[in-house]
Amino acid sequence: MDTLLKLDQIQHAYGKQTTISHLSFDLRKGEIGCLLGPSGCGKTTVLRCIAGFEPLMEGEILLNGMVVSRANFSLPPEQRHVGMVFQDYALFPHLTVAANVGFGLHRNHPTERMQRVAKMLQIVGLAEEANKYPHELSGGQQQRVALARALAPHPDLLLLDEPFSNLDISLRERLSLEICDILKSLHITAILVTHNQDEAFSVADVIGVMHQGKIMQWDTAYNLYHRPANRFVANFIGQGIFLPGKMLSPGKIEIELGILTEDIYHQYELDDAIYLAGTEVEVLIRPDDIVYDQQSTLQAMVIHKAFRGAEILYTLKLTSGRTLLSLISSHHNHAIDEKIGIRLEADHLVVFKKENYTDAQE
Ligand SMILES: Nc1ncnc2c1ncn2[C@@H]1O[C@H](COP(=O)(O)OP(=O)(O)OP(=O)(O)O)[C@@H](O)[C@H]1O
Repeated sequence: MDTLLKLDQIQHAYGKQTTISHLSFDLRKGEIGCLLGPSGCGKTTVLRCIAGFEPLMEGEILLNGMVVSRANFSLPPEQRHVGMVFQDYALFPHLTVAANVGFGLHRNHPTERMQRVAKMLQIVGLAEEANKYPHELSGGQQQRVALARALAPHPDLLLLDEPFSNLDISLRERLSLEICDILKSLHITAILVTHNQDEAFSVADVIGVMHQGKIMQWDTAYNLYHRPANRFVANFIGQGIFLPGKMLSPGKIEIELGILTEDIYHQYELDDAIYLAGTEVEVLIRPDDIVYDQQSTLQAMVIHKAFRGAEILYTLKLTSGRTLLSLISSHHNHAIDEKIGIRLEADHLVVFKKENYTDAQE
């Protein structure tokens, strides 16, 4: 697949405050990328740079191999063939649904424009609502009109900034999948900005986890969860806790739950020192790594439980006083203060060197 969008070491600042620093990623044609990160990390600013609303201090943005932004140069937004969908829909209240969708098609012949509008409304399932006004539609319908309007001029790239955040949870899940299907069926290349992991996981082919204006890891959801590149990603994605451990010998780590051998853990901060016996490390334990085992001699006390339907998320206290999370089938309904047998069942644990606490605790 060809690269459609390339961000190469971009730098951006609002006044003296650096907002984006040395940020790079590539997106291929037809891919849906996602920028995921805590509030204020710079996600919207990256979208605005791509759209051409913000100048770069350094680095380059290329669309279809052509530089559209670099220091002292910015191709105007309307010449970039980039569509945008915002959180607040931004529909024109005095125009009908059809007129909203046709708004960006003023250069087209009227017949062609009508056909295109009808096609877009049919794709987003709103053919029947063409003559209504935005206030006569639900939030989900308005967002689909906004999508149809952004797609109508055939953009090369679609940017979606928190498009579902004004919708209630069930609608947001349904609409995000629906919109993902529409984008995939039209082979649209898109970038979605969100701070909602579930949304990123269900929609994106590739996700960039952002922190303080940088991309911490640009990867698939699977790798972000199972192979986080650093502690920030490990903390930010999914749930889990770090248990302290010690290298016994190369390939062997002792933690409170037993001895881990090299076949079940990965160590990412590739540094030879981590192999030395006695090195203190921390091992990321996810809730699905800890299973209930009545026969196990390893015991932990239930100190909190959160019912999740098919499963219960237990917070367990180990003998040392450290806590663990465990996702256990809700058929096993243990009581608070009950001691239960547990076992570590994992095939790819992540290990970090102890002192590497850099910006992990957000
Ligand atoms: N117009 C502006 N002028 C000055 N600073 C700004 C401006 N817009 C954003 N910022 C600052 O730039 C940083 C990045 O903001 P940005 O909106 O890109 O973050 P975000 O990750 O999209 O946040 P959120 O998820 O809350 O929307 C923040 O510290 C923000 O306060």
